[in-house]
Amino acid sequence: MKTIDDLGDVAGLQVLVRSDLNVPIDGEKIGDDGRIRASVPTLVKLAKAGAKVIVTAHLGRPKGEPNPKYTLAPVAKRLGELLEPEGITVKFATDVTGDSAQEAVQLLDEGEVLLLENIRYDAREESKDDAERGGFADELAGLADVFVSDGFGVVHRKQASVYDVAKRLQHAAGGLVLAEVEVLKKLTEDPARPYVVVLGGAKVSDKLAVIENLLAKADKLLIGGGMVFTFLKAQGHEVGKSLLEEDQLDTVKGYLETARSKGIEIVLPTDIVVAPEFKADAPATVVPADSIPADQLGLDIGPDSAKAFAAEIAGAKTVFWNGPMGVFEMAAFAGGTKAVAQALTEVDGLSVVGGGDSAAAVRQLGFADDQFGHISTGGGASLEYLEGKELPGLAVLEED
Ligand SMILES: Nc1ncnc2c1ncn2[C@@H]1O[C@H](COP(=O)(O)OP(=O)(O)OP(=O)(O)O)[C@@H](O)[C@H]1O
Ligand SMILES: O=C(O)[C@H](O)COP(=O)(O)O
Repeated sequence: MKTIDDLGDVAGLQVLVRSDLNVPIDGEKIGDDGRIRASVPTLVKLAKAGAKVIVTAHLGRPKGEPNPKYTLAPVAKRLGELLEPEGITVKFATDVTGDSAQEAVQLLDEGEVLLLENIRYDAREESKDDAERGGFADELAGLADVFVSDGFGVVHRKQASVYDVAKRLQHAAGGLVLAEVEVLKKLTEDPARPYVVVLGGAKVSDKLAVIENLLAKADKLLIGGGMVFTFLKAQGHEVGKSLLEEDQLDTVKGYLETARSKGIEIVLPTDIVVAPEFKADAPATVVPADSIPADQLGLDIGPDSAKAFAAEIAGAKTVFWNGPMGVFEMAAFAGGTKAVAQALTEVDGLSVVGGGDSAAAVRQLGFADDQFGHISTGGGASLEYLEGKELPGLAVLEED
């Protein structure tokens, strides 16, 4: 993969950078700015080299149309605060490739940074149709001279601003992408064993799909978070009002079968913290995992499970963790995530946390980044990398 240095002198060039600035946000309030901070070094490097830096990124899943709930405006503000000490000005365009963006690009000075509005406001970004995505990538490429891919968290997505634009412009991998790949390589090339993978979170269907391949790589898979309930249901238990992917039940039964036949252990929680509502002050109780009442939903793994997971992690030499064990944003449902995070800090070997929300969780719960071997900005991206899959956003960078 070419690096920014391979691009030569970028002074005066319009450099389009794909960053992953998809941070947890509530109204205008950014929860954890880890992904913004992780994007800063590449932007500083380019701006200091005299480039006109145009940043494109997404926030959430606005489904192809403008929606103020998903505006990147608060992110632009935060980025401005982070770049100000470097003497770098951050501007914001209120559309993606339209009049506002084009005008702002024209007005951009060397050493300045322009953030474009949420790339997913345009449905062509995520289109499955190559021509449609290509048309959008043409517009994006029209804004710039060269492309730098630095949004590691999205390199698993075959999307216009990640994949197609790299086909149209001279391109390089940014420092964040290179650093992430270097660490994750250590997990794929001969990891020290036992190798334990802990999975949780809410993007259930995305993550269920990675399990089959992970079963071929890891020695044990610990399952928490929203995924648990599809497993429990697949085992014949009722899960009340919990998050459930009905259409994945057969697939999950298949995973359980494969794990059994390969001698790989899938460890599920034995107790669950439930509440009648998805609310911070809802009365929480602990129930056995095989008897979740019909009027309750599971919002965290229970204390016995947290202890058992921590013990599994303590015995590992390599641990990768993606996805909170529960709704850690609410104190009553943060216990499982906290226990797993604590156990990771004590691993005698390599511990890696992956994912925007997982990273946010460990920081919110009071852990410091340097207590872990590595905190990856990629959730889905790091998981797919570990599966050994070809990631479109990385593969395309290897092309000329
Ligand atoms: N039992 C549960 N029910 C509902 N939501 C849950 C449950 N357990 C965890 N979550 C939610 O999962 C969310 C994080 O899931 P996600 O899969 O997005 O994690 P991630 O991979 O770290 O992040 P990203 O994919 O953004 O990098 C959190 O907001 C948390 O509240
Ligand atoms: O949060 C993430 O994992 C990345 O920003 C990618 O987001 P996506 O899962 O909505 O494509």
